[in-house]
Amino acid sequence: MAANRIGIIGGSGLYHIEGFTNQKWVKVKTPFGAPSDDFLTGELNGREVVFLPRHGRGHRILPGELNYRANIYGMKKLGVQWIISVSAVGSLQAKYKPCDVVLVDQFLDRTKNAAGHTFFGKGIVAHVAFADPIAEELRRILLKSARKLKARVHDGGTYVNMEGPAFSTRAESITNHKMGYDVVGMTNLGEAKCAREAEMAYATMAMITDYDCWKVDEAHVTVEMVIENLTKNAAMAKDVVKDAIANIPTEANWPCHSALHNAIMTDKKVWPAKTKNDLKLLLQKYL
Ligand SMILES: CSC[C@H]1O[C@H](OP(=O)(O)O)[C@H](O)[C@@H]1O
Ligand SMILES: Nc1ncnc2[nH]cnc12
Repeated sequence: MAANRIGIIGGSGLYHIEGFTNQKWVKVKTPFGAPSDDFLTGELNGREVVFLPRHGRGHRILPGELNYRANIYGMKKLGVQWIISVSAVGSLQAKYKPCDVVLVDQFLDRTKNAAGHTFFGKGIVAHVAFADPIAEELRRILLKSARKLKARVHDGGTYVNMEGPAFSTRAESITNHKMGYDVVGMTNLGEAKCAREAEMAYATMAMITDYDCWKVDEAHVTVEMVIENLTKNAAMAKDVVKDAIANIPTEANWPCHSALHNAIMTDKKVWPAKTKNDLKLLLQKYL
């Protein structure tokens, strides 16, 4: 099986990427249940890539129902070492306009159920460093491509990860705006946490689709608005991803690729056999 592949996770409005050669939809079984969909493997711009529609083809899965562990485990099983997430987000500041891209570098957790945001538990404890949740090396590669392709791109920002599925109340949105946060979405934090534990580089292309509801002179967010703006901007997002792919190294040797080094607390002697087996793919370097 191919190693050192690049993963692309497409969010709302981005359910496929054109131009893959040698396309094949692959079903992956995981110890953590079913991923959102089959994975589309192929080649793009000279690299082996794997695409997953985050909410499944036909958009069938709520943010709170997403099985981040299975999605990330599936990518890992297919040899992915770098993940680019393309996600629809609301703007929390006037400087981010619909169809802008924010290459975020921080997350703020406003979820209520983070149980699925880790592979660990059931007898094996680990605490990965997450001070810098985005792989800066990957973020810089995306920034360079976005600038080259003349996207309206912003360098850095904080993504507030709310639970959903309802959009924010105006009080929540105004609070997020006044706190100085940058964008709001419902999906990327759990994915980024699982990717870090699985020692994969992860970066988010946050695609602005609306002004949420803090801005009094703009209409509040609707699904129609999100899809309309994401659709307008999808070709640009795909072009940036394609360009960036060629600049990702072929060797996986960034700090996030050894995130579990010094993170596992539990004495190997007491690792339960079933948990060890379920985590074998992640722990193989440390056995
Ligand atoms: C369809 S609007 C809300 C929906 O869009 C975003 O999804 P994704 O991050 O997968 O692009 C947001 O997080 C919500 O899940
Ligand atoms: N305003 C918003 N809030 C949460 N998720 C979103 N995805 C796109 N726009 C959003």
